[in-house]
Amino acid sequence: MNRTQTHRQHPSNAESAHETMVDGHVTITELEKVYESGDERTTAIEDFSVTVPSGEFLGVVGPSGCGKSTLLYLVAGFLEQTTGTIAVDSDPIDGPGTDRGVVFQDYALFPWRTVMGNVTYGLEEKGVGKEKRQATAQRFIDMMDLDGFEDKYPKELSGGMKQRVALARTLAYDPKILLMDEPFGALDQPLRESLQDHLIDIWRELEKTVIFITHDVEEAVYLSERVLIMTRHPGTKKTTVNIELDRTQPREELVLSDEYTTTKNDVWQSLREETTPGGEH
Ligand SMILES: Nc1ncnc2c1ncn2[C@@H]1O[C@H](COP(=O)(O)OP(=O)(O)OP(=O)(O)O)[C@@H](O)[C@H]1O
Repeated sequence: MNRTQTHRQHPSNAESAHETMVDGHVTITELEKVYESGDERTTAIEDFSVTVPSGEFLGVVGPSGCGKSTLLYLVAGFLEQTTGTIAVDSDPIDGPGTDRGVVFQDYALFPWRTVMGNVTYGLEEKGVGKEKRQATAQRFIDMMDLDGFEDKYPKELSGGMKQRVALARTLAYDPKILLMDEPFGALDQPLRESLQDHLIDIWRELEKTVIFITHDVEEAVYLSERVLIMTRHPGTKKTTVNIELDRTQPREELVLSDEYTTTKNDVWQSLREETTPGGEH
């Protein structure tokens, strides 16, 4: 990994780049999800619409229980919506697919498989031959600084390493869209920052569309080109904030810049209105 490449082009350039890309465009229209169990009905998401252009890094924040994970699982195809549509490149989704890759907070690795075995898993499912599988997996193992650990089992790895294996496993089968549910939530701050920078490098290099759920406003502002703020339960889109930071600066300078502080405060303020009793809704 080249730590000097952790800063992206300016968002205005990035946006025009998105317009020229075709793959990985997500359109969510009037989405509603009602959980039903016996006589109980819980509306988790209502009247939710957003378009995520190809290659965009969209952060999603919202109060606890507002439906962030539900939203991600709907886009992943793990859950079925009650009404509304979710389309990838204009095709409505119909269950999970290899065009979308999900990374969870708890890694979700197969404990009985080695690092190599975990990373080749999706390629096996796709029917890729052994030689190609190994070569592709090795590329992502190297990209994640995991070379030398190919034969280790998950229980032999640290939390940060497990999360890097999970990312390598997802990237190896080349989804257009990365769906990330608090992927760094269980890690300590230095590791979290290191993986954030790593993720930015990968996003730049592989040009994926990313939908990244987090509780952490600073993480959302640091990583994203745009942050979507959800209302309190039942969740809908409250607003989106474009993040326009000078990404050529190193992290230490960027996080002290006026633009970063102001943007972070704007997102905080909007979120606080959703978490404060009697706040605007
Ligand atoms: N399987 C389920 N059955 C019934 N209700 C559910 C189910 N899963 C989630 N909910 C409800 O849907 C709402 C949204 O939950 P969800 O987990 O998506 O929120 P979240 O924003 O991800 O929460 P958190 O930030 O605390 O993780 C909550 O009211 C929750 O209780």
